[in-house]
Amino acid sequence: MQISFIKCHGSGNDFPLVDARALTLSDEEWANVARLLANREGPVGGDGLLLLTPGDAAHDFGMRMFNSDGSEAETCLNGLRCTARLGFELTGLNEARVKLKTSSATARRCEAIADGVVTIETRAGPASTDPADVGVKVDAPVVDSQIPGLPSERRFTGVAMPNPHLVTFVDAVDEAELVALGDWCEAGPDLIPARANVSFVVAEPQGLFVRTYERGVGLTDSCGSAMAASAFAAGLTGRKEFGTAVMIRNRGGMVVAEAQAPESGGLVSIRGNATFTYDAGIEIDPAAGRLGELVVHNRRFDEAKAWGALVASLD
Ligand SMILES: N[C@@H](CCC[C@H](N)C(=O)O)C(=O)O
Repeated sequence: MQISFIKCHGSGNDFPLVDARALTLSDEEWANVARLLANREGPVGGDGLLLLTPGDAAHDFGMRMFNSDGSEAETCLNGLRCTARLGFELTGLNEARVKLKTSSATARRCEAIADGVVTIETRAGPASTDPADVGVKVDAPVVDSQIPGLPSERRFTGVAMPNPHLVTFVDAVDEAELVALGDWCEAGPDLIPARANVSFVVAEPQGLFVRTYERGVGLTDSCGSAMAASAFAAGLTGRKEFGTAVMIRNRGGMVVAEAQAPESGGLVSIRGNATFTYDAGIEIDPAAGRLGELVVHNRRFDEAKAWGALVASLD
């Protein structure tokens, strides 16, 4: 079959994005499409696959997200900005209620974070520390505490956005340590059978720096739900104030996040880019695991340039 897609990124977290509202592939076929298109050795590459899906009585449209290993995630907040942008362009809406795998979120167009950078604000949650939601086999919420059985002596906060996150605050990010712990979680140990996204976070005077090992992906330049979970964890542990905008930097760029306290609803909003880099088509045989030649119809140089200027200004 021929698949048309937009290559996009939210804060450097990159994906092929498909308007799947009229496509009827099985879950297994979509998982194969994700593995093929997101393969970094292939012609497209990405951290996963995003699908714009139909809405229902309560939602304007929906989003599904498959990691590059083919597993489907509950949400993807960098991806949500890109998917919402496509939804807005195709429906004429400027704000929407979006159906996710197990929850809902809202999205709206908003003022640009920098010249020429298409910017979307999403609001998701409520963030939860309930171990049953986070998927960690412990008796009580993990908030700034060690997790018995985890091969790390660091203090973690477990947050579901609703996808599972383990967040720890560090003085400096040790990538080798992050990867070793992320790999351990990827094995689906008894402690965390559904695995987890793991983030090492540096609290800086002007905001947070977040480095994430994503479930189903590995080390990524940026993870939106990890930034949301980190903003929430920073509020819970008194490192940042709830209800205040916090700039979050990552390897791919930045977003602005604002987390509500649990007693105020526990929602987390993120304002950031939804950048489209090119529009393309490719012949794909999901069952045979075969990709044809990539045909790029349109490169969005202006958007790439605007984003590049923002990233350069962060140095
Ligand atoms: N990059 C995403 C999160 C993608 C899903 C995650 N790897 C999971 O399996 O939970 C984001 O921006 O939130």
